Amino acid sequence: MGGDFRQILPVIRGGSREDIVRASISKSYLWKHVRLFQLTENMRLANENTSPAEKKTISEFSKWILDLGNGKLPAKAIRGEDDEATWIQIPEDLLMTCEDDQDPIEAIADAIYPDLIDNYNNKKYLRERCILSPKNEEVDKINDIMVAKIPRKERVYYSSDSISPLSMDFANAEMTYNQEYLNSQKLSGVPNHILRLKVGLPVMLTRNLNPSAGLCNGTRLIVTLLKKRSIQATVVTGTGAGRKVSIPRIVIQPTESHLPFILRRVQLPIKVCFAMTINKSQGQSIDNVGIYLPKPTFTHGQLYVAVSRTTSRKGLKILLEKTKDAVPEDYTQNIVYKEIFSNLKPVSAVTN
Ligand SMILES: Nc1ncnc2c1ncn2[C@@H]1O[C@H](COP(=O)(O)OP(=O)(O)OP(=O)(O)O)[C@@H](O)[C@H]1O
Repeated sequence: MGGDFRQILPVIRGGSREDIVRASISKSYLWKHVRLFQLTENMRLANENTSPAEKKTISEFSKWILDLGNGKLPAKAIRGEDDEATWIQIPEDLLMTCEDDQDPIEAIADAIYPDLIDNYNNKKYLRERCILSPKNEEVDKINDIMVAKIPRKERVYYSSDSISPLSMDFANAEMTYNQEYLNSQKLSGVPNHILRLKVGLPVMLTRNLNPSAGLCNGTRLIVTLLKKRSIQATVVTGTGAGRKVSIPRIVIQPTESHLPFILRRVQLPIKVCFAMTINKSQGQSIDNVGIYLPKPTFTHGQLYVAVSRTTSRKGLKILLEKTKDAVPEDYTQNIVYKEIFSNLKPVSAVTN
């Protein structure tokens, strides 16, 4: 097993801090049988051809990221929040500013995707950058704005939605919920009813389609051809990088939802990924990361996951929006459930 308890813990719908911590593997009765080894070097930031000055910058940045993840950076408690001190100051060079008359989304889009019109055909350019934000709502907004900037013909893919016959009280549910209601559902892990695509867009798979061919949940691709019921794309991350693949529409059912029936959606298992949620970015390495925080992150490890996606300090830009008057402009919340670290004693240190 490999893992990092500074990262986002299991997601428990409506769960409290205790529920989330209790659901973690280190709280299992099996944990006492696990021998823990620790990796000591941040390989994502490592670079062979570095000068001593650059090495120093890397090691300081690496320490800042670890201290942030461990909840060890100096933090302030802000009145009105809980007793814990969770607000931290973001170093000036990592902060992005936005003029009063500028739309913050446009500002971060321009900073992370400079000269988009000259570069949207360039796979390397697209692979190397991404905007991260805590919630799907902002992520969808950013992606819509970015897609609109690409001067290519759009093709719209509508999902075909129905109620699974395996639903409890199926007959009743079929009578109660109409097609429009089914189409309007936005569920975690399920693509939306309407998917607007263009050739050249960066997209991410949201399902494990064929892991041995490198087509996993989270794999990023560039769309190369839009067919009536499927698309063709080139893989740009992971073990399948460079491959040309065909992505069909598949049946997707949410593993968990608030609905009183099981939704059955037939749609392409992809999402446009100029921007993605911080949770979805867990596991990705990205050279130019823009973190858009219209509100602070809200759960353990979210800020750490976001800042640790980057491969260099200069590739990280954070845009904060002022949420409360009591909060200085360069502060944001870093939530760390420190109790998660309580039983993590390594047997020895090894290098990666
Ligand atoms: N032994 C190694 N030598 C050199 N580079 C490595 C080594 N291991 C990993 N890397 C590089 O470090 C980066 C991060 O690796 P990887 O994604 O496997 O780490 P991870 O622990 O899964 O990260 P995270 O959990 O934070 O997403 C990648 O760019 C990878 O190529």
